[in-house]
Amino acid sequence: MKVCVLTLFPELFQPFWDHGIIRRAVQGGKIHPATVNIRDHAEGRHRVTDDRPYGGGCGMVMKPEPLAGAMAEAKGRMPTATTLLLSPQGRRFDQQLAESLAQAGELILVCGRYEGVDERFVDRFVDGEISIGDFVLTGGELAAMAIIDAVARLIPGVLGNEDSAGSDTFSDGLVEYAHYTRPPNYDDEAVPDVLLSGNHAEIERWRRETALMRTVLKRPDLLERRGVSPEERALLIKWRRELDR
Ligand SMILES: NC(=O)c1ccc(NCc2cccc(O)c2)nc1
Repeated sequence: MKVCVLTLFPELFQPFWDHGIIRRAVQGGKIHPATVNIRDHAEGRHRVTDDRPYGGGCGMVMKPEPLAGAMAEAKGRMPTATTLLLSPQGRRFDQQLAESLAQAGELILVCGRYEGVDERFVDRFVDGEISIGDFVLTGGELAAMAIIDAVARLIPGVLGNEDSAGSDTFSDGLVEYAHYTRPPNYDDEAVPDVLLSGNHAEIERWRRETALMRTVLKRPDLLERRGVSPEERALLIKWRRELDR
């Protein structure tokens, strides 16, 4: 996947490309990252990229021309790319959207600063707006990194053992089962016996059941959307009876 980020702070992305799974994905040619510095496309001696809002009000707005110039450079490299603006008004990012973005061959992500970007740029160049949550950041860069990270790990070959993306939290719509590793006894707390039993059918059942229970306890909203199978419903009723006893 080719990903090009339009930003006023390209240097923010170097550490991101240089660490962990992302670094391995870049080295392995699974991700081809690029940044375009919006300021390089600003005219004049001071290379101004923002200005006061028409109609008054506080804060500054990013000017359309430098953004358009940066976009032209990005599109020059990636003519068929999907262009996404990171903004609080955007479509809420989730694992499902990460899955669909992972299918896109080329992505251009636009990181706004200040109060936002001139609407004429959005109308002319932006295919979609994405938000990583209902909060405002000083810039779209951290949102862009979060999205690139979530998408990159879904690209085949990036995670290595393929199935770990499949058994993610939110896969099959439940949160993840509890994880344990050595030592077998920590601070007088043992590991559930079933996990040491080597009985893989029992272990799978225990994992499915604890994922369901943890979803009920931590994220019941996920169940509303997903629904439950007859077997899961029977389990939930059994647990409720045990709780009510
Ligand atoms: N929730 C988010 O994903 C998110 C994204 C960006 C951001 N700040 C930059 C910005 C602010 C306003 C408009 C705009 O186009 C860009 N803040 C939060």
